Amino acid sequence: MALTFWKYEGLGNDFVVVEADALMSAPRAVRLCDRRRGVGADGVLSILPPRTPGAAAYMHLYNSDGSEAAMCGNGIRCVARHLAERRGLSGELVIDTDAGPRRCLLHLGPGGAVEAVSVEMGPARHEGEQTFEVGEERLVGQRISMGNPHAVFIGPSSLERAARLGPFVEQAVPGGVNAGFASPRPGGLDLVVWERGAGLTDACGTGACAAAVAAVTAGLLPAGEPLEVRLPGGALRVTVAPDRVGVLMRGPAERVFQGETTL
Ligand SMILES: N[C@@H](CCC[C@H](N)C(=O)O)C(=O)O
Repeated sequence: MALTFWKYEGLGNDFVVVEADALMSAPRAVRLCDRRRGVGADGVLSILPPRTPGAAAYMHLYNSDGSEAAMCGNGIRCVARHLAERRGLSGELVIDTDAGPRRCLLHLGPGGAVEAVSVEMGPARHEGEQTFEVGEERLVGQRISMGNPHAVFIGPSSLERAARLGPFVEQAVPGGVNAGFASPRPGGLDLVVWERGAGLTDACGTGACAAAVAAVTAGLLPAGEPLEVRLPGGALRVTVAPDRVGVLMRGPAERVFQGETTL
């Protein structure tokens, strides 16, 4: 049966978005994400009926390999914008996720279009240090959960390093982990993320929040003020609360096209 979908991206982290009453199968999500034979995306976001009173919807994410994740920072901004434009919502809305409900604030531009979305991304959960042996290299990461698992490595951040080390880190943890390579600098940090279930992406919203929490916790960046997290696909603004548990993320979300497929 034909499936209506929308293609969205947040800083180049791209998604097939569908509205449904029931979740599609993981193999179908893999077919949709295929960049040669499908629509092409880092993941599939399904917008389903809400699970808590007052929420606008429940968001589910399949990574491009068909694995599931409880939370997605770039994805939730795309879902918030989609809901706002399709349902004529403005101001604030709550979206249920497998990590719990998340409050989103829509920022409108002069013409009334959604220019950016802020999301209350917390609570961040500090899960301690973990050491990874990759060949001759010994990497010490900060394990932080943003509803989904992250290992943040403070040090050099480059696409080459993330592509070389990321797959080993991802597979060293049962259930997989997202591996963020972060270099703090005045006012923020540079970050490349190797994503669990999707590989190198242009941006990772939960990864940006985890990296900011790790850098603030290490005393390398201040809490309570917006930090600019620069990713290959662009910048997110992340504020870590002084308790290092509350995290606010702000960034764009764009609709690219809409279509129908029988995949
Ligand atoms: N790109 C996302 C995170 C998607 C889920 C992740 N790959 C996982 O498996 O945890 C983001 O913007 O947060």
